[in-house]
Amino acid sequence: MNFFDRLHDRIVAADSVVSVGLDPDPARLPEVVRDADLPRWQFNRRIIDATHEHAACYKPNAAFYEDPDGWRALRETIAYAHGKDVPVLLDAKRGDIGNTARQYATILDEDHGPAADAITVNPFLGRDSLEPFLQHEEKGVFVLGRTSNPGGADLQDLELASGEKLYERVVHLADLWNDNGNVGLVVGATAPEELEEIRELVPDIPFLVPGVGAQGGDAEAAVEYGLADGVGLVNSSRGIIFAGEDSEARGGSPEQFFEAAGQSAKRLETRLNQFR
Ligand SMILES: O=c1ccn([C@@H]2O[C@H](COP(=O)(O)O)[C@@H](O)[C@H]2O)c(=O)[nH]1
Repeated sequence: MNFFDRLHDRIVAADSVVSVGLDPDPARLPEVVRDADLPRWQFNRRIIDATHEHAACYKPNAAFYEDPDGWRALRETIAYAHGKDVPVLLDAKRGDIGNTARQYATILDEDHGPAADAITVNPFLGRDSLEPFLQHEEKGVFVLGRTSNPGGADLQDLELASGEKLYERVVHLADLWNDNGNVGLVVGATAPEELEEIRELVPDIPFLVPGVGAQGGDAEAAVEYGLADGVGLVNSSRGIIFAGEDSEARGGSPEQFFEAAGQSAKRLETRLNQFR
């Protein structure tokens, strides 16, 4: 089954377009998991327990797992999320020359354990660098379009000789690369005007919209323009998973830490659903 069909089913089942970002910064993990075997996995397990009813998807960022224990934690996390019927989008922003890209894309294969259902990729090296990902027909491939960071404009807003902006060209190419119907776009909620414009350019491609929550992006625009036929994802990472930090600082219990994550996910779900 195609990733976007599966995502559609999950969005309907959970009545949510919330992507919960699993970015377990070791410096911010609560005391209760710090001395555990695989702290990041123990943290994610509790976050998933607290948030899965509100999650259309989990989005671990590979940056938080790129060491031997991290990869184990990631595999455990993917399996656990799947056990709750929630798909997993690995935010890895991959993109390299052909033979290297083919190796990177093996992360989507199930040969060595549970694998993510979708991945983010960087289009800077062009089509051949993304081909090995696109060929995984059943997996979602989210191409960076217009990112949410302040420096996103440095290159992405550059005007080409054709008069197009670079991000517009990327969006056009992503549409061309969508032979298997498995391409999505990453468009930040901090760039609401670009979100609206990109939606006009590609009415049928679902977006992953990061940047609400800690980055202060526009939640209404994220929903209004992020969804294609009701399918798309609005991500918050730190705003959900570390929502319990204040309670921990005030001496709250571990249960309260994770309850706060559940409440934060629910609040975001409710807010986004107002605009769906
Ligand atoms: O344009 C982009 C692309 C990816 N991200 C990633 O999303 C999360 C956002 O985390 P918050 O804590 O909700 O700010 C993180 O993994 C980023 O690397 C993005 O923010 N913007």
